[in-house]
Amino acid sequence: MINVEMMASVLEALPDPAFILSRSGKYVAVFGGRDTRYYHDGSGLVGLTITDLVKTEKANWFLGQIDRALATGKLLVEEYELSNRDVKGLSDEGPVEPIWFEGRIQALDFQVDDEDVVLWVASNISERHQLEVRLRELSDTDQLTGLYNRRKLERDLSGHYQNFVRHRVPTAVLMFDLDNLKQVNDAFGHHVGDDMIMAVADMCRSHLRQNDTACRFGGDEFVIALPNTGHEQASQFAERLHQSFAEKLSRFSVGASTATSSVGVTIMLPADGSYEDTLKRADAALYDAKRLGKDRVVFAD
Ligand SMILES: Nc1nc2c(ncn2[C@@H]2O[C@H](COP(=O)(O)OP(=O)(O)OP(=O)(O)O)[C@@H](O)[C@H]2O)c(=O)[nH]1
Repeated sequence: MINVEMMASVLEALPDPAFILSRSGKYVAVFGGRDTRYYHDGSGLVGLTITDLVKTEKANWFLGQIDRALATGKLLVEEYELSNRDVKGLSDEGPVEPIWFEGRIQALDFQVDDEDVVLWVASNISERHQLEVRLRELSDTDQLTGLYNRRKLERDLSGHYQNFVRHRVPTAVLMFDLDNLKQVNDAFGHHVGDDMIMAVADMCRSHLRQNDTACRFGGDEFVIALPNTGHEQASQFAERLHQSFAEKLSRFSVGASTATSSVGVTIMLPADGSYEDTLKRADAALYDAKRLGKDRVVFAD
């Protein structure tokens, strides 16, 4: 039979730390946390309260979770990060990487010092979290250029469309396609065509603001979403980009087949039923730019 002493030693041996926390955020008891790869010794926390240790905003989040677990009586699972910025008394210098935890929080059916209490088991999931972030980045990124891919663009455009409908935030969309890439490939080889595509990606990056999204839409076709951008600004941006492509890509030209770009531009309009309507209009403008002889910007509205 397992007796009380044995039970206490089992609790102490737990690899993940288990806290008993009161409704007011007091550390009533701390067990385990013996896996020193991931955890500091938490025994010194007993008797302190969360608000003594953690800055107000984060402390309020912890108290909110305790309240929620007590109200529902169900197991609550929450992921959260803690960095030295969140802990009182530490300087903002030092490692900036936060530690990510999965907290599993369960109301207990007894009180301590007339207060309701929960069991809070914290597991260090930093490695898993980093892997998830990296996977998300990879699934949103075009391999050759490092620009975003179509999936991420569509997500962003969907958000911009909501902002346009609800708050009338103007958004512009540029779709462009390289001129004569086939001749570049045929004359110099596919790897030079790749260099041209990568040069375009670098130029996009250098022209964009933080919230703009540039994506490789297909082979030599790209789309840029410009939130908070109206007709006039979008036209100027497109002309500037087109000009800078012409200057920087001229070294790829094959005789009369110039290494230039054709650009279609539009903005979200009240008649658009979704961002797809905006995208279709940009595509039609791009088609017109090609039809009219390439190497130009066409605005559709
Ligand atoms: N090097 C390279 N070429 C690509 C890549 N993706 C697509 N292409 C080529 O780009 C060309 C795209 O077709 P088009 O747009 O009709 O070719 P284009 O010569 O640019 O024709 P215009 O757009 O009419 O000027 C095809 O020849 C594809 O093989 C890529 O990743 N690398």
